[in-house]
Amino acid sequence: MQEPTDIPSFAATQLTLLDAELKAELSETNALLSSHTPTALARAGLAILNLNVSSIRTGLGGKTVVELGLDPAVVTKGDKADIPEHGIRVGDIVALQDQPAGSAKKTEKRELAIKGVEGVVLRVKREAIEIILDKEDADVPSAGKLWLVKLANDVTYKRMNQTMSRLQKLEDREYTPFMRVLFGQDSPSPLPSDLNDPSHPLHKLEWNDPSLNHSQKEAVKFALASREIALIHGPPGTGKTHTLIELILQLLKQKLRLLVCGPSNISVDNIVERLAAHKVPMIRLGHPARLLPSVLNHSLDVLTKTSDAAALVQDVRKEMDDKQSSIRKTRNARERRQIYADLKELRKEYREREKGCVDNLVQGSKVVLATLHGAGGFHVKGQEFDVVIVDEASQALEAQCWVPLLWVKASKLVLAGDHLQLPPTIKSLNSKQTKPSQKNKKDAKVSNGEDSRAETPVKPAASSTTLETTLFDRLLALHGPSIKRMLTTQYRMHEAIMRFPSNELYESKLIAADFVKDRLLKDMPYEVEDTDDTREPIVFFDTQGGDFAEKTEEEEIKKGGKGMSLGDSKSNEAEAALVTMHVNNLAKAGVKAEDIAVVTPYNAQVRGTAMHDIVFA
Ligand SMILES: Nc1ncnc2c1ncn2[C@@H]1O[C@H](COP(=O)(O)OP(=O)(O)OP(=O)(O)O)[C@@H](O)[C@H]1O
Repeated sequence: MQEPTDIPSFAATQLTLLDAELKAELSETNALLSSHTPTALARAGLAILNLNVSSIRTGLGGKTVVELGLDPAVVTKGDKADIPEHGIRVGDIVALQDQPAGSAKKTEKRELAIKGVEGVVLRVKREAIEIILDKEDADVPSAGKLWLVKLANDVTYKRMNQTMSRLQKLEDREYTPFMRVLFGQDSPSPLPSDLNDPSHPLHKLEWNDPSLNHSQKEAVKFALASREIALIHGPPGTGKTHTLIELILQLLKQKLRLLVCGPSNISVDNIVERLAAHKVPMIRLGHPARLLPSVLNHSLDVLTKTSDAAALVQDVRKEMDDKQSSIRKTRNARERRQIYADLKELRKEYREREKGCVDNLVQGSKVVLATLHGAGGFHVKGQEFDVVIVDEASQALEAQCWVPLLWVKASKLVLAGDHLQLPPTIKSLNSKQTKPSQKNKKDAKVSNGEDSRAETPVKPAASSTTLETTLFDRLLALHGPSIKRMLTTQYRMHEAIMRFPSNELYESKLIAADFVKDRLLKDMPYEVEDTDDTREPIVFFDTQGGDFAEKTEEEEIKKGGKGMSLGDSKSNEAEAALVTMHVNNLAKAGVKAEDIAVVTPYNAQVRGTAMHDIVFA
């Protein structure tokens, strides 16, 4: 086991690593923006051209929301005004700016790429896109054609940075006993000595879900009995989230207050949906635009509108909307200035009323759910929680996990994850250990987005300080396996598919649940022929030695093809054809389209494969 960690130097190292990571991300985006024209960026899905402002209104927090649609001049009469295909998604940070004329010089176009009003994408529809502007008094370009370009997202870095800076500055006397355990300065409290006694109350729990398997029940009991930390190790499909739901219900029975987080919105929404089935009253923090429609009823935003105090907030909102539309009608500079001043006052008023309403709701809630990033927002800052629970914890940077841990008052942490799967994606090379597999590569480079996961990841040793060392890893290295319980029955894979990961990664501990262990395509509940392809749970195609040349997407674009990444995403035409043949064989045997998934780590390969024809009966 490892030596205790010195907290200020830990925070200082994190700050350096985060800084390098942000720089890597920014320089990647800036390089893209400065070396491509708006048209090339649009073709790559990173920009949208030929937009007009169709409306401006006031959104959550009194911020300005701009709706954009396609400029009527570029829509052929009779056609639908759908925005052409693009890769800009809700939550992306974008700049909105005047579109350079087609005749503008290339350099002029490039300069424009870094100016403009910045905002966050709120909603993406076929014929419109909505942006929330960052600056309250931003002057939206209102006439002429506009274009929108995706920028690097530094918001999450700012919050991690603030968190690590605060951690670095804390004085020794400010460390809570809980924090000392998280840094190995103290050991976790031992489990109650009578825990093995069959009469211990934990062995008489009333299970909400009696179908939980033995390892899941053990994990719940362990997490309930642990005083400071409990790690739930869930290999794929072993019911990690399923187990967390039971744990949350049990903790609520004990009248404890919980903060439940995950690294992504979808990881949090997944829990909200499952808790909702148990009718648990809860509050989901986070921007409604980023939440699944099914969880909106639990979102703070919706609850704020439906509660009693909501009417007061709505009054001010209406007044602000009226002011906003009057700005667009006046060309007089002095009048505009006055309207901006009025808006500023109204915004202040709006925020105060909204805060009152929100505080009541959040403080009264026994379960608050948010992304790790969202848990650092003002809604929960300083509030007390008995337990912080983090799902998908191995997908989060450690600095991200410290957002809830440092800004709320908590004394117990439950992490659920699988430290043996891929760590979070890192772009800065200097924050990684040299990957053995990269030493032999002539042109090793880190590609962007999803594709970087295609590179063979090598787990860094937990003792080393890299961004990829997660909190889960570090705690295990500090305190050893006694702080962890592993879920061992998986409900997803045929035994033959499971065997390799189980042997290689999970010490052969995985067990396939009865209803999946010998499940084959030929035994689907509908008619599927018994063929070579439907009889085997796992089939390998050896493509080595054949004519299976790879090409990059850039080469495709140069040849006039359509790409979506401007990067070095790779594709292999012959492999795509092989996959298509296999899928066609399955389809011929009667397997339905919704039961087939084609998975590849490269964006370009996804698109390449999708262009092939597959015939279903
Ligand atoms: N005790 C159980 N009995 C039957 N089915 C179960 C049990 N526990 C989990 N499952 C099923 O196993 C599947 C995986 O569960 P869940 O999504 O909770 O797992 P996970 O470990 O969080 O998954 P992931 O691998 O995506 O992280 C689900 O379909 C769930 O219904």
